[in-house]
Amino acid sequence: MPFEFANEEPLSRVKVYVRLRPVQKPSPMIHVDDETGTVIVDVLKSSGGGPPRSTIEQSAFTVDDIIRTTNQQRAFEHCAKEYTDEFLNGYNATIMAFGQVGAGKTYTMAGDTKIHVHRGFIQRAIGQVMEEKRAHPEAGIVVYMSYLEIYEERMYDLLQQRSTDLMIIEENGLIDIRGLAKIRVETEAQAIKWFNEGEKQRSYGQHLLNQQSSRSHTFFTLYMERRVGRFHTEHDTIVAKLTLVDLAGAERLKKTNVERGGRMRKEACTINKSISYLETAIYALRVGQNYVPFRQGKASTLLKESLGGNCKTMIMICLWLEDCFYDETVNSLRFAQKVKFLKTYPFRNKKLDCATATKRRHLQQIANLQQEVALKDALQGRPGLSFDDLT
Ligand SMILES: Nc1ncnc2c1ncn2[C@@H]1O[C@H](COP(=O)(O)OP(=O)(O)OP(=O)(O)O)[C@@H](O)[C@H]1O
Repeated sequence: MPFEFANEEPLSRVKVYVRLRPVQKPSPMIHVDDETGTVIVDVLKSSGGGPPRSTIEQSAFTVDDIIRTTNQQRAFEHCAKEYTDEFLNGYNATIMAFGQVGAGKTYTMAGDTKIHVHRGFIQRAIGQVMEEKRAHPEAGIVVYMSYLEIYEERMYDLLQQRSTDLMIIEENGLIDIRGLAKIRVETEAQAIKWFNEGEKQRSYGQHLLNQQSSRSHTFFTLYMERRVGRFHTEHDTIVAKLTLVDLAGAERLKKTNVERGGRMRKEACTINKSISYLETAIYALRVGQNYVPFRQGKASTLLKESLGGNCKTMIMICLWLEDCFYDETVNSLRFAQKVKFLKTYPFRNKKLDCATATKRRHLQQIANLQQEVALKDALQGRPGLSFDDLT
């Protein structure tokens, strides 16, 4: 569906929250300051020369806020509701969970599908959107949903019984998935039923750190179209999508103790590789490289818009502060530190007439070609060409 990008919108910063899984024995080397939203980590440094000695230095990681509550409604209202509001207002939004295995990503996004009070951000976002649809019949809100899994770098449609050939396509600069079912939903109950069916199809495994460990990345997306303004012409229609992402956790093979040569070890290696592709892309964005290697992995390709394009994005970093996970905690905090400086360019998406849509498409094609030239220059070690602004 062609739509317009209004260009007076300001930049938006990716917001980063930390959520702490309740722990028995928190690490004495990690200190949490709720007031300032800072996690301080003691780092042992050996000093050179003379008899071996170690000193303790501290690294501080500040995020937008730290969430300790196990109460899902409070966590949703504090961190995710505003992104669902933005979506209903015509902005693309992404809510994403990141962290080591067992840290609470799936608990945050999907929660416990059998216990109503423990339902996650996905079901709560569905509830909020469907309530808006019910409360504003004059807006003619139309909602679709899709549920995608990336397992071993292959994509599966969780809303269809049999797997189909899904393919990532880029059209008008926008990433989409050919073959992915988008199901129209009329009520909250209907949407939750579809979601629960999709959950049953997900790939889970059991290892030392998690009885029910997700072995894949999942992307749950709501699509909305609604009329705004007094006169309901096509120009008054806004469209947006809200994506809730549950990334599989990077894992240390020694700690999960998965069998050498077994299926779970292979899954873990693929997950670790895809997380490292994502980190590489984030690094390139952060330092402003001309070419950002999103396309190395499926998850990073699909997150292109969320991390640097037309989207308002929030990332929940889930931490498990047990002493034995010190290294994993520091890695997750380093990730938080990188993403919190990312900028996105969100626009309120309006449906367009045909001529404007064609002009936009051509401009986008030029921008894509310029990117390809930049990539070729980078690969051949030539200084980059510069281009005038597109008009
Ligand atoms: N904030 C929390 N409050 C209460 N329980 C939690 C919280 N976070 C995690 N848990 C519990 O910890 C366990 C592991 O959580 P979860 O499966 O969500 O981890 P994960 O990060 O998705 O792990 P994986 O990457 O292995 O899938 C679950 O039993 C979950 O209920």
